Amino acid sequence: HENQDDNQCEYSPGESYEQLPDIACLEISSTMDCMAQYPYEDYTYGEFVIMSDFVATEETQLSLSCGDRVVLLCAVTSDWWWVEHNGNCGYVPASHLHRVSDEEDTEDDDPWQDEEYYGSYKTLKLHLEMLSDQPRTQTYRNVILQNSAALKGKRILDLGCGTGIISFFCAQMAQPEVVYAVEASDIAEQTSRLVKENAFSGIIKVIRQKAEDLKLPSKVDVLVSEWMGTCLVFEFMLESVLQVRDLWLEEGGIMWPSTASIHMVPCSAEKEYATKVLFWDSPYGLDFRMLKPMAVQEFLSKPSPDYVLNTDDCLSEPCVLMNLNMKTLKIEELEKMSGPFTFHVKRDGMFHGFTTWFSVEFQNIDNKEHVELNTGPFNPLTHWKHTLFMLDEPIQTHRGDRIEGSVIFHRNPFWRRHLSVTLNWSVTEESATTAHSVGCKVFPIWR
Ligand SMILES: NC(=[NH2+])NCCC[C@H]1O[C@@H](n2cnc3c(N)ncnc32)[C@H](O)[C@@H]1O
Repeated sequence: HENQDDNQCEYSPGESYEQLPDIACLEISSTMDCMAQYPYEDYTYGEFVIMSDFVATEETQLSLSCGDRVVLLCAVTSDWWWVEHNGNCGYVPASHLHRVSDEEDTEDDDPWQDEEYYGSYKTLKLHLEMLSDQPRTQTYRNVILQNSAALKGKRILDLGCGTGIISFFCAQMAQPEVVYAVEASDIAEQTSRLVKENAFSGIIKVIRQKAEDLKLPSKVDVLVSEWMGTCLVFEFMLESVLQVRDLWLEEGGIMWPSTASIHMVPCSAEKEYATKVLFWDSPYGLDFRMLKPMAVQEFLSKPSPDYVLNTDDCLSEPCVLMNLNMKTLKIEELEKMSGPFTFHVKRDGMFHGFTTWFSVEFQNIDNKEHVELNTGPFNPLTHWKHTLFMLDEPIQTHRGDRIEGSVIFHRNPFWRRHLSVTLNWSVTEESATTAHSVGCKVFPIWR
């Protein structure tokens, strides 16, 4: 593997590659010899899953795709392991492998992390946060109120009802035939008690079940849900909503929310950058600048989901990156969603990054004025706050500059509630024809 430096392979583990033995002739049956020969004692051998694509750069390596399952034959070194996949053997980087634990379906290899996910909703913490969010909860209340006449005699499905607040609004302010309040977490036990306590047993049917497994006596006329997460789609509860739409919503039925949009704006974030990165210039008069790259890696690799953007920090008007129509959106479209952007800088300022937020609209059944919930900086703050994506290096920008590029949401092919956000940007001065800054950065949310 000569001139290693020139064609630096995709993956450069701690130990260089050429020392690795070529055990391509190794038959799977002689794994025991291998274990005897290279006893990497820390590892029990077994099934592993590939966490991110690996492209082989050597004939004794094995190209694999995220989600592929392999058998570990020999942990030759701490960096390179000899594995078998569909009858082929080869080296893959150990860091790409995640052990599949033997006890069935434990949370650390469940792509949906159901145990952790539904576990987080069985206590009141998150439900208190959501119910305390006035703009969020009042919006759903207004939607029910404004459509109360049209809801008379209707069958409503509240997907992921939590404490049942939306179902209570329906029973309290309208006369639906039935409201199916579906909730998979343990909180459903309390929801059933609340329904009895508030004398709505005749209308609200609490069903403690994952919506995907739902069996209803008939289709429904309205599918209402509060499924939105960080960057709108994180948690991907939206997949459940679309599955239930396709299975249980009447043709011409109502989806609430009806549409969803993702918004973005370039912004300054002086304080954020100063406290996390510039801090290391001279804490207590000492020169800690060598730690700045570590700080950028540690604090700026992921977005900040609880950022509150001050409108004064906007460098331009915001734009809408993506519009999703809940009646037509297909589940497979969630794998990769992208939107271009062009911002015209309206004042001189430091460009530290981008802030995103979402809005959802609720169509009026009688085609009157729709209702909107906008979680952006020009609207009342919600528990979602805003999401800040910081560049490694801020860029000085001036009035008249153009910031162009695109955002790509890639759903994680293995951890199905997670995604990565790829930001491509260029900054071009008003009079120039070529950009003076160009960049690209990938942010995991959260794996
Ligand atoms: N806006 C959000 N990010 N989360 C708020 C709604 C989430 C609520 O829906 C429940 N939930 C989520 N997915 C499902 C599902 N597929 N089936 C049933 N309940 C669900 C979950 O247990 C929680 O109580």
